[in-house]
Amino acid sequence: MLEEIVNRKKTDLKFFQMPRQEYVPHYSLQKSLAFAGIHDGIGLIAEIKRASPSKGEFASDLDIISRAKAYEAGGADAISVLTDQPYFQGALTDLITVKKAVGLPVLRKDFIIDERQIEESARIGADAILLIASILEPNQILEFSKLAKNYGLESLVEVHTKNELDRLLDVYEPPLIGINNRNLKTFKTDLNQTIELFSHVPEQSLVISESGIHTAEDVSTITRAGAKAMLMGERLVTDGDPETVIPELKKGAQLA
Ligand SMILES: O=C(O)c1ccccc1NCC(=O)[C@H](O)[C@H](O)COP(=O)(O)O
Repeated sequence: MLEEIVNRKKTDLKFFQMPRQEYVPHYSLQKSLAFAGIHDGIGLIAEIKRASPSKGEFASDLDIISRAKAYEAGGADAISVLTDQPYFQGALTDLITVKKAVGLPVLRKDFIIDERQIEESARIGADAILLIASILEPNQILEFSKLAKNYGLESLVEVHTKNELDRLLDVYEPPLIGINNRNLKTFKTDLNQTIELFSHVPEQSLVISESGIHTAEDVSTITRAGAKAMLMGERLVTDGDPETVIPELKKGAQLA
């Protein structure tokens, strides 16, 4: 699936057009999550996600402005916006819309494989980008992170296996490391991934546990493992009242 997504991305990049610059205020993802880690025990990146390869469509009629505002009101510390169209029904304009609706850092969640997508992310107003270790070489991650920094963007580097983490750390110790609990071959999520990989992450990196987090108990599990932040998509996007549920989920960190 990942290979299919990346091949499609390469094809789409043949028709690439640089968007115009949006002028928006910027916020640091790292600072926001670190502050929440101290204040609430866990930081939350709440995701805008309409569909996924694993679940198909589950929120195609999502009102992204009211959802993003509800995330903010509920106590999310950042918002992730999936901008991939073919597999997630996202769009660059979703990120622009969300960024203008809230006063939080916004992560562009996409499959970044080309330097032009980094300038594109900066132009649409993202505060941070996702770099996925399973589709990029460690040196590329280092170069893309430097380029992102030049554009004023932070990078969240995502790993799923110990091998990906080891190869990455040989060349670069990212300040923000995402441990993806989802196996992108089987789509199965397992929070043990966070538990197993956490001890191999450098102390100074802030760990974000991603995917498959649904309950306060799950939040307690990943907090106990050492994660200082979490990224939640489906659970929040399908909830009728994220404003109420976010504080309840965050309380899981206090049970750890
Ligand atoms: O969500 C998927 O099915 C998926 C499949 C292939 C590549 C990426 C995928 N998801 C992107 C994400 O990183 C998740 O949206 C994010 O971690 C939130 O996950 P969840 O809370 O389980 O919706």
